[in-house]
Amino acid sequence: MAVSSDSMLQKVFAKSPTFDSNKKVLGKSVGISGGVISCNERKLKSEDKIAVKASAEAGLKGLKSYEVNLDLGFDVVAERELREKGFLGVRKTKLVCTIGPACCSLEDLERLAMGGMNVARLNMCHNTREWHRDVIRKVKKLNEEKGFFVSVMIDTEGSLIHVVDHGAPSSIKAEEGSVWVFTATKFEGSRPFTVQANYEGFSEGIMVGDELVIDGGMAKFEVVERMGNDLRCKCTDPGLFLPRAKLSFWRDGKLSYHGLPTLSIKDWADVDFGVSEGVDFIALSFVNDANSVKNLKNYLSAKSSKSIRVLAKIETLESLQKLEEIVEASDGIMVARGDLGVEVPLELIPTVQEDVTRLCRQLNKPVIIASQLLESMVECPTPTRAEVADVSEAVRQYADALMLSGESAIGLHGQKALSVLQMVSSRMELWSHEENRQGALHNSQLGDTLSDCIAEEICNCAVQMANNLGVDAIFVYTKHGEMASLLSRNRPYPPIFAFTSDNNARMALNLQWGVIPLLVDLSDDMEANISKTIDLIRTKGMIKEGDAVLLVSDLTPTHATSTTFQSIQVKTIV
Ligand SMILES: Nc1ncnc2c1ncn2[C@@H]1O[C@H](COP(=O)(O)OP(=O)(O)OP(=O)(O)O)[C@@H](O)[C@H]1O
Ligand SMILES: CC(=O)C(=O)O
Repeated sequence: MAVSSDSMLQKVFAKSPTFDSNKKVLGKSVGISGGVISCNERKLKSEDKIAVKASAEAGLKGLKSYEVNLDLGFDVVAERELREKGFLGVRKTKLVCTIGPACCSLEDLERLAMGGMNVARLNMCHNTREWHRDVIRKVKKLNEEKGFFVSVMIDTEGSLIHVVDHGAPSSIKAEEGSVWVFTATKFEGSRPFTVQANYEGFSEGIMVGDELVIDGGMAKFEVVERMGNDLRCKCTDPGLFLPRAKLSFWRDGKLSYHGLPTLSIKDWADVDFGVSEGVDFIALSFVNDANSVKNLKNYLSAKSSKSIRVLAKIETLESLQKLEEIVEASDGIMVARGDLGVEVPLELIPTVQEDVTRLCRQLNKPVIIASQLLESMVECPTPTRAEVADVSEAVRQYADALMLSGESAIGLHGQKALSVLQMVSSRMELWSHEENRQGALHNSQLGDTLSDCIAEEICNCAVQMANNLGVDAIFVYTKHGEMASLLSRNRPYPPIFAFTSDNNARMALNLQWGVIPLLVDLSDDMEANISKTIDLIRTKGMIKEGDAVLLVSDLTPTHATSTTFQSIQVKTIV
């Protein structure tokens, strides 16, 4: 498959069969023109009102005009995409890039931002805090000076047993039958057939006959002798030792646990570093229960005035056993397929991914699918067909975000890999729309209180209404992002413009499917908010006469009761 530009993408779209006449919007067929999905007729009539308070107003004529600051938090990339592809063609799936030596210059980061990177991920396993600080500051500089809107995530190293030295500067082959010593004793330089592990207690409880697995199966050894805390092991399945390869021990088909804490002393120091640098997300590695997530969240709320979102990484068997409580406690989830594959048989990974993704949508938490999406592109300029199928599957499952790892961090073709993710996700989203798959999504009731349930039902109805009416966009006015998130949970056809005065909410919404977050100074006066934001979008040339917009809000004016503004409105622009 060739990696193609946006214009190529348009050609691919243009070749797509137009929608069949079963797919109607307001009784009119929907078609594709020039890569953009469009409605043949979009005038809403007052009789199209739906049960909830819906007002298909004559337009915005007569409303006061407000001074609009055009620089108010409109991401230049979302803006460009909207102009090129129109409302319904805009990509909904968010993209995360791991930043490493191959893409850490200001120019590289700018190219990734231009290419659609929504979140920059920094893996604290690698490199120094100074290096990470420099990258974070460059991302923020680009946001401020060039109008990008890229959130920053740090990913903790987590407590795990890994190789510190294996006798070679890079990878080394373990031959069948070769005997190696595994030790935690620190020594200078390298010793042949000796592997130095990072954790002193790595051999605790390990017995002769146990199996030692490298990186989830890259190579396997049998423990043949204990020598104090060191282990002598014979290679039973030859393979490669990569730098920092992970070690796991198995007995009778079960993994041996070492009871390591989720956050090590170094991780806590990295968390403090993240707080001081004002990161938006912390991805927590090797989460095994909800308590580790809650502890970190409590720590962050005491330590930081900014609300930093905690994403739990699902990468252990234990985390799968306690999945629901972990998802509930977290602000989002990463399906870390790399390490998950160390503990879970590989053939289970696809179904585990789908289950986790579905549960996250049910519980209204964003989910990132990570690792090896386009692994071959670390070296090759084009992906394999299987990789494209894997990416498509994650988009078909409605994951909120896709993540590049080595492809961007150390790969030769990071930007091309990002454009493949862009292209494949846009194509798959279009297919889902053509197949009318959103209609098949069912969400269970989430809210505990009546007011939560009302907000949820309003969002469910609003999305159904937006899809049925074929409106061009959904506008949501939101304090902390909750209502935007509830709308996103329903995976609507039109994009969700989420207007908020809270910059933290805006940065967090960057990870949510289909949401274009915007920072706007909102007031108590809803009509003023509506007028101001429509003016903003119209001045940017993104909305025009005849376009229809559906509006919902979770803002509560001080003089109103909490339900006063729980309504759905539809406006046509005149
Ligand atoms: N900041 C960095 N500095 C140097 N190399 C990096 C950096 N970040 C990533 N890399 C390289 O890119 C590769 C992929 O990175 P990534 O963090 O996605 O995977 P990983 O090291 O396997 O860890 P994890 O399992 O937490 O994802 C790493 O193996 C490492 O070689
Ligand atoms: C991303 C990550 O940590 C993993 O896949 O293991």
